[in-house]
Amino acid sequence: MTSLATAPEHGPVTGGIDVRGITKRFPGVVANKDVDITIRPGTVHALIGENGAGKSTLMKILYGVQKPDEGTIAVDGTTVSFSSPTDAIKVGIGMVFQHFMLADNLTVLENVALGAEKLFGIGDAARAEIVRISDAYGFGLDPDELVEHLGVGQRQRVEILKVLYRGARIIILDEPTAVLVPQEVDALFDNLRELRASGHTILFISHKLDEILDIADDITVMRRGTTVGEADPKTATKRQLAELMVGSELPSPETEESTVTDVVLLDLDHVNLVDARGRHLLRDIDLTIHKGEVLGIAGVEGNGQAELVETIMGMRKGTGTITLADRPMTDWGTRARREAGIGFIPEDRHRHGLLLDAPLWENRVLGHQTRRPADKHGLIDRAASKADTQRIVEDYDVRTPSINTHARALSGGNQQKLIVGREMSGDPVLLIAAHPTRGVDVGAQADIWDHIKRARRLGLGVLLISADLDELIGLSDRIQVILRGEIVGEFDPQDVTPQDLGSAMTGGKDTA
Ligand SMILES: Nc1ncnc2c1ncn2[C@@H]1O[C@H](COP(=O)(O)OP(=O)(O)OP(=O)(O)O)[C@@H](O)[C@H]1O
Repeated sequence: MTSLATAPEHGPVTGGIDVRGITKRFPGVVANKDVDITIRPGTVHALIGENGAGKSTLMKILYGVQKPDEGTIAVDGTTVSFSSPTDAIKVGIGMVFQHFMLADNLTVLENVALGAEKLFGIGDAARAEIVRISDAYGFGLDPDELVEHLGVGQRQRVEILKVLYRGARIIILDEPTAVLVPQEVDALFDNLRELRASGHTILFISHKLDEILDIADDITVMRRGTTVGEADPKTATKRQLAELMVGSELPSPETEESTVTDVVLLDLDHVNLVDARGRHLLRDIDLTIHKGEVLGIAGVEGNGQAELVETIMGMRKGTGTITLADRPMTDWGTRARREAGIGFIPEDRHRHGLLLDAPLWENRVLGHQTRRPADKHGLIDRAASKADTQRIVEDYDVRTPSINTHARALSGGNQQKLIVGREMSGDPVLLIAAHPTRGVDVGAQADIWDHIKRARRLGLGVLLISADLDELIGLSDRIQVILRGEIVGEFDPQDVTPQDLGSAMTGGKDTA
């Protein structure tokens, strides 16, 4: 196989896809219904739509992970049929998933070349090819660097390089900017423009309408499993896109009047966390949240925010003291912390938030089994749990065939809505929200923002961790920046821009 990264700069542009009449059914749901899309070769094509609209299913079909029940796919006019991603790669389709799949303890070269040794081996030829691709598209990657030393933006470039190395001329990206700060988004878009200029076709899913208008040549809107329209990024507005997607106006996280009191709810004093190799994951964290206050934490992914949350939740043990409403909770386990009224929206919903192979109503009980409505004299009250799950499904607009459906069968955004609904239930006093709107559509985002604002009005304290800087600025009363496990700055959301925050988050460098 020739590497299609070597596609001639001025040769015929290839990589067009025609999707016709694609239908994919799951039990109780038609995920894709008679989908037609034309993806022009050499363009950046955005796919947008509300949660559960069928975007991921369509991408998985194009990448050979799912098989359609009906319909055809043609690449450059030739009908294709995929049984696995290997078949998709053979015709030049590669996909970069939202969760990176790199081995931290291996080099860039090893991550890229392992599993594809038959192309360029694992030695100098592979190294040369990586350098060639990296130079051609301005990736700036060193093949011998260990992946654990790379920032999030660089890791993403390794993933893209990996698919280019395998000959992809059509690259599918699933919400590629969700974890990036503004400066990294700019760098990614420069890379994508370079790729487009050399004849690659890019297909990506995003919920961020600004970015779509910035980068896309074509936009397809999906709703309830089918394509409902195209939009022209040259003339469309964000508002029109939001209306096409969710049928309502664009929300914005507007600041509301302060409800901050001087009652301290959560207090961290000199909290340190050190890993097995003696490195500080958290260094001397002093942090206070008052009743009625939203404290925002800004940071590039991997700078200690996950460890901070896990330490507050008792999932990791550091040094220093943690107090909840004047009660020392440093020695409490996770369950005791939850029972004391901490709601927890975890960053990794698959690892900490859900039992994927259990029905929604059991997921409602998860972590809340010792409290109402689940607990009845030490036993699980199934009827009450089910009724409350039904309430969450309605209040939070979780799109599901039923409360008996397994969590795995929900779209990513709908899984998130279920977790947010569960964690906001049961009268929490403190809410730890890590990326609460990640992967949710603009309509659901507005609802979750409303729920957080209401929590604040009711006197809860909220620790909000988010990579969406507009969200942090719009919802927080104060924003602290975390870098390499340390709080390195505090900003007033009233007079800080996403660019200022992005800069503080990367220690003043433009790209991480
Ligand atoms: N493996 C599966 N089993 C059952 N149902 C599924 C499965 N995968 C997806 N679905 C259902 O198909 C529909 C479309 O889901 P899909 O993940 O494609 O939506 P999406 O547009 O990508 O949503 P999101 O923006 O929330 O990621 C949803 O109703 C979902 O519940």
